[in-house]
Amino acid sequence: MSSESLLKVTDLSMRFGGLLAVDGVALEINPQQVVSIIGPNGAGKTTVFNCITGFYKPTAGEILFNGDAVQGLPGYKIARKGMVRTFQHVRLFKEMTAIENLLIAQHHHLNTNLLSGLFKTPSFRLSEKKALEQAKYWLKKVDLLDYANRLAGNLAYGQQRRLEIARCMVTGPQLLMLDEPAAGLNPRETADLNELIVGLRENEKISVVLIEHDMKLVMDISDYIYVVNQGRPLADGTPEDVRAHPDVIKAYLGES
Ligand SMILES: Nc1ncnc2c1ncn2[C@@H]1O[C@H](COP(=O)(O)OP(=O)(O)OP(=O)(O)O)[C@@H](O)[C@H]1O
Repeated sequence: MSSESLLKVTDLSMRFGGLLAVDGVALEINPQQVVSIIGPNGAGKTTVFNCITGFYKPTAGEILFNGDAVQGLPGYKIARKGMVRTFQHVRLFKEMTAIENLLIAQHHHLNTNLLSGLFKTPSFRLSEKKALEQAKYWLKKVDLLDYANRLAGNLAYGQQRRLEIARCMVTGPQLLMLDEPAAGLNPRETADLNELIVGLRENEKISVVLIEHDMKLVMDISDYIYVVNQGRPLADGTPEDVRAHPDVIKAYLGES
């Protein structure tokens, strides 16, 4: 086993009653890599995400994050270890402002001590100040600084999606997992997303795993791609390898 991998998933399976939704999936993500998981609708991609990020307890398999086994741990514990995610559907606090969403994410993540908050100790004030700086930094990165005080629910859809990424990033993750980040975005917004993800790898030096149906985006930004079909691994490789793989072409053209 490579000791350098950030995330290593082996023989992952997830059964729902009689349905084996994920069957023997393996993934390896290295530091500072953008990796995509692709496959037809219902292939099991989101289920793989849910297992890795602690939303489902996998039926079988090993998930090592920085060498620690995390399979079966609850999501909040996995998030505190530095693996955070977005969902297919926007999940923001819509009645809170953009900046409040980013501040509360840091409180949840740091599990700020209630007493130090009540007494506003110097260390509490310092962490509040840092949280605010961090929130502003990420609002700027996702081009939402001018919307800091706008209710999240009143932002345009593309802005809400960017705010979700910022909400993940304020917690300082090593691995960001994005479930269909380009869904519903227009071409301009998708181009911005492309730039944002590449910037996360180059400037923040984190790894990003995405489930995505937009093949142009996938082929543009991925260092490596895993293809799943009917819950099983179908192929993996560089964008060039995957694009030319006969089984991938078959699966996407719907041939049996
Ligand atoms: N909680 C659940 N209970 C029962 N079956 C489920 C559950 N979640 C997913 N499934 C089933 O598992 C299979 C894989 O679904 P999943 O959502 O992981 O696929 P996907 O590749 O993410 O699809 P899409 O690209 O359409 O989002 C599907 O047949 C789905 O109906």
